[in-house]
Amino acid sequence: MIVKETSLKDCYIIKPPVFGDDRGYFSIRHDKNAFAKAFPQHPPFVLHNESFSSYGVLRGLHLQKGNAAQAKLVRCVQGKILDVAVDFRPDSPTYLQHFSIELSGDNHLQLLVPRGFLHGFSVLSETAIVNYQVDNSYQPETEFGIRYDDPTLNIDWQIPTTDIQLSEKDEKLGYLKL
Ligand SMILES: Cc1cn([C@H]2C[C@H](O)[C@@H](COP(=O)(O)OP(=O)(O)O[C@H]3O[C@@H](C)C(=O)[C@@H](O)[C@H]3O)O2)c(=O)[nH]c1=O
Repeated sequence: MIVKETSLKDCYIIKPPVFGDDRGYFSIRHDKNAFAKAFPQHPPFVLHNESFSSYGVLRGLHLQKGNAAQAKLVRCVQGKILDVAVDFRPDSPTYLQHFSIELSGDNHLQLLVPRGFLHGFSVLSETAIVNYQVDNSYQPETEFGIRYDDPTLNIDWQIPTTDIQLSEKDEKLGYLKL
């Protein structure tokens, strides 16, 4: 497992071992021991979530507040997404900065999004299956979000605005109040 820093504090790209041969590939998606060695302070993952979406779907930007905060280890099993993490920790040197990366079934990359970050993704391929482990339980009453097109964050989601499909919930999210 290879760990690479991103432009955001505590947010990392992870490349798991992938062994390709004539049949296809074999990959170690999550190695508890290797992960604990790289991130000794990290709480264990307690939920393993998956979503399926079509081209143009944009989910985000989401977080759970306070003690319910979740770190997320995100990968795209099939298709291609633009995965986006926003540092939403006021005491961080990278507060309100974002990092985006293409995750796909082909590149096998994972993004470790820390607690206290907003997270979202847009689907760039016809369909995409996104799989993510989180280190805290689902607590819907603590959910918080910011609209994907917030002018302060100014994120390029790499799909035309006319193609973007939001959930009713995400449509109603507000902009940053600084
Ligand atoms: C996130 C979540 C949703 N649900 C349910 C609630 C609802 O009926 C249905 C769909 O929920 P949502 O519309 O919130 O799903 P979605 O918009 O896909 O929300 C997800 O977006 C990405 C970007 C994230 O980072 C995730 O943490 C999560 O916030 O699934 C759970 O049961 N457990 C969960 O952990």
